[in-house]
Amino acid sequence: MAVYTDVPDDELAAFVAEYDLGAVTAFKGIAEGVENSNFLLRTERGSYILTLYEKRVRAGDLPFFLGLMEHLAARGFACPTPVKGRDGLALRQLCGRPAAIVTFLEGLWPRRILAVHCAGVGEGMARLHQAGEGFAIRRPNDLSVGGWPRLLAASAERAHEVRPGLAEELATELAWLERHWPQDLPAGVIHADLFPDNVFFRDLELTGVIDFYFACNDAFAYDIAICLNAWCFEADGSFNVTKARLLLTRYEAVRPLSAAEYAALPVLARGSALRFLLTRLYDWLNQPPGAFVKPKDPLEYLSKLRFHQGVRDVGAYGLG
Ligand SMILES: Nc1ncnc2c1ncn2[C@@H]1O[C@H](COP(=O)(O)OP(=O)(O)OP(=O)(O)O)[C@@H](O)[C@H]1O
Ligand SMILES: N[C@@H](CCO)C(=O)O
Repeated sequence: MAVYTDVPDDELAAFVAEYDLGAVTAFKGIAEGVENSNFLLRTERGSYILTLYEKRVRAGDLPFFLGLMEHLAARGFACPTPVKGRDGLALRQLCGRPAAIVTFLEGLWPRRILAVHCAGVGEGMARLHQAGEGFAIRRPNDLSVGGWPRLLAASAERAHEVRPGLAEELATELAWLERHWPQDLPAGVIHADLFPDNVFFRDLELTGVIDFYFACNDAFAYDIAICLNAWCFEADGSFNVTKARLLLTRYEAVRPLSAAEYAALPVLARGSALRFLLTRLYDWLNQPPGAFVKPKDPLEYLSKLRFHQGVRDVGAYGLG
């Protein structure tokens, strides 16, 4: 499970004493997620999530992530809100890691994705894009096309362990994407990891979004492309056009897309498939001992990538 750092009772008590939360009544590690160590923290005041930020999160980015959650929540978007200590600070240190407490969000992420969930995430994502307007801090997307050569180089030598010829296929794709990557699309704050396990529902209604630790400034349509990959493929690898159409039309009902955004979607979907393939490949080849994290399958994203390579226009995504 994703608990990389154990928190001894005395350190936890001293940490929580910095807040107006009363005494700790329950504390347990959460067996989900792969990036950070997450704990469910119950105190006399209620339920919270304590996160210790691990390897991939840069401490310098935390004011962006925490400030963004605060900004979105203040604009009515349902997401966790950082809890401040008596000193007014949300970010401090625990067990040698940057750490923060955020509010607990009700709901469950969908284990089996229905078309209605795709409609919900389409609308929710558009609202997120609107709510991000006016957020003062900026963070470039270091996991976009400019960051992929470094990611590929980090795995290329051993990629054949996952599939013969994989490094060569990915290098060819990367070169193509570098030539065709769209510029100047409408941009703002995007979530950049809006997978089903980061979107909570209750009675098929979206109740909120978590995990803003890849959020950044980039093209809105890139977030849509990430969601087409994460929400609209079935377990057998087939693409569900009905889900894609619902996701896109419900997005559009809130924030209409330009002709340039439509035209760019197939390229952005290829890029987003490559991005998750590369991070999964790296994690597959570099599993930390003792973290009990089950790495996600990189090849799931090779099959998605190949699907989008065959797409000519948004008709394949149920539009047009
Ligand atoms: N604010 C919250 N309210 C309720 N549950 C939460 C909250 N934040 C996290 N969780 C729980 O913790 C789990 C892991 O959280 P999160 O997705 O942020 O972890 P992560 O390590 O960043 O994972 P990944 O990036 O792989 O999705 C979630 O699936 C959810 O069960
Ligand atoms: N959502 C990512 C993992 C965590 O960011 C993936 O499925 O590869």
